[in-house]
Amino acid sequence: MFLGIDCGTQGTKALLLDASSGRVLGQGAASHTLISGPNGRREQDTEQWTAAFVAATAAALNAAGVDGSGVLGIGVSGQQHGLVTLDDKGQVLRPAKLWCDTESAAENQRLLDWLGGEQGSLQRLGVVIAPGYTVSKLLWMKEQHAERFERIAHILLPHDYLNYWLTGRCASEYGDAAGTGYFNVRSRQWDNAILRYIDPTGRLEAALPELIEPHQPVGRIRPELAATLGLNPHALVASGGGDNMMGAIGTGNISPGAITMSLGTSGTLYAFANEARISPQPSVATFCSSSGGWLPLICTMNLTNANGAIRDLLQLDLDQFNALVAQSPIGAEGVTMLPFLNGERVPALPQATASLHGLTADNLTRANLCRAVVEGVTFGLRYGLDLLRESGIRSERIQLIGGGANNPLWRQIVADMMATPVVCTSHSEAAALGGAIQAAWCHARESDSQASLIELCDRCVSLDETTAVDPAPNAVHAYEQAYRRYRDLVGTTYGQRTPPDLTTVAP
Ligand SMILES: Nc1ncnc2c1ncn2[C@@H]1O[C@H](COP(=O)(O)OP(=O)(O)O)[C@@H](O)[C@H]1O
Ligand SMILES: O=C(CO)[C@@H](O)[C@H](O)COP(=O)(O)O
Repeated sequence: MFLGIDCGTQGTKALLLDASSGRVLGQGAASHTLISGPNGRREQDTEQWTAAFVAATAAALNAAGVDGSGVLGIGVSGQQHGLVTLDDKGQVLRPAKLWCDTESAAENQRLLDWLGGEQGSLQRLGVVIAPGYTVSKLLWMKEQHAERFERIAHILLPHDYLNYWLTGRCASEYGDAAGTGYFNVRSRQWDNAILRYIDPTGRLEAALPELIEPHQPVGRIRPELAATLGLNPHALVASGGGDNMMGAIGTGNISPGAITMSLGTSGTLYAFANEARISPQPSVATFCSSSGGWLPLICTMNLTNANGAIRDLLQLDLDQFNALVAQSPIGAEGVTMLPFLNGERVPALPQATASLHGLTADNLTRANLCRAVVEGVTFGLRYGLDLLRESGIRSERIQLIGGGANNPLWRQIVADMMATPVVCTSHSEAAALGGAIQAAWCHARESDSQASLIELCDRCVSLDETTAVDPAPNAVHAYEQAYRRYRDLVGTTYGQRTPPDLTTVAP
């Protein structure tokens, strides 16, 4: 039995997997809250993650009706890019600054200028550093919290921090490291020069965790924590990874050909690659996968959070919101929302604010507002899909995961808007499942078993064909019109380069 944990933005999910049958035995969840502040600040207390880890694990064990003594391994997936800093006693120095924090956008621009702009960043690191990546948070912390910055002894990502909490060891693997902005995705090594630019003393590079392979364990669970969690004190802790890398494993996206789309707090789209073929598109991040390859990815910063903002404004629960979306026709009777409440990464508009367009006395209805936000956030993913397709990535079907994948109407919207068939995997909590599968892989290698990651994915991941939807030609056409409106508005409102019109390119 293996435990997969996914520490997402809105909550932690836990899943127990019987890796010999591929059966999920039980799941649990516990929520997190955000610390929001001026200028795009989005932070979280790390205690929330550990408390949610404990609660979600207890709920999963309870749902499975088992005790945890049979858990042989744990794999932790975490929201990418967040900065966790520890002092030399292992104490957290300040709240974690998250992937969706745009407060350090100006610092990111300064670092990008130092790298020689987008081209310089691509050449040096293999990715264009974006607001939200870890590196600019370090420069921000140096300037805003100098005293705490001086005390940094360890720099960790969210899942690295949870692995440290579990084992006492600081380590990182390539997939999550690829999103830091101080890592070279081609050579899979830390890039110390950019850290020296931030702090010439060399303290930052000394604070980096050791890099390990995705199949290597970080260690074993600390005995006192095993007792608290009710888990086997000999359980291995696998390398874990960023939530998208773990989502790739949990959807079996470990060889070229598939595209996974996640409808979580963020929207992401990614496809496995055997080689580091760096896309010339600055918004396509050629991250490493946590299965030995690479994972070209696009990420939008506004997705279910933007839906949630409109829901809260209109005081609706999720079912009422979804019912109103269904009442409004495609195109929301001309209402378009550019939903950039958090600024945005794709399209690259870190400082943008959200806006509503096309309102008239006739179309200003609750239903149209609900439809407009869902369409607006999904258009961002369409924009990203065009960028991935332009980079040569093709897929005949999109595998949909994340909380939003539970919604049949949204599944149809995705299929129609992307003009591509959509299917969910059997477990929408694919990142937690990926963590459990990776733990089984790690355990198999440690115990000299021959089980490969491919075999494990074949056994544990399946498509839920009852969720499969094909694009409907009339709807595809109607969304195409609405998408053109969105693209034009992005261009006119923000002066943004829009991606080439790829409507004639086959999926
Ligand atoms: N049926 C549904 N329709 C629309 N949104 C949904 C549905 N079920 C869950 N969600 C949304 O999914 C989000 C949580 O997704 P999740 O992938 O767990 O996010 P994260 O990993 O970022 O914490 C919540 O905002 C929730 O409202
Ligand atoms: O920044 C990215 C990807 O680059 C995000 O995808 C985060 O990894 C957060 O994920 P969720 O909380 O939405 O799962």
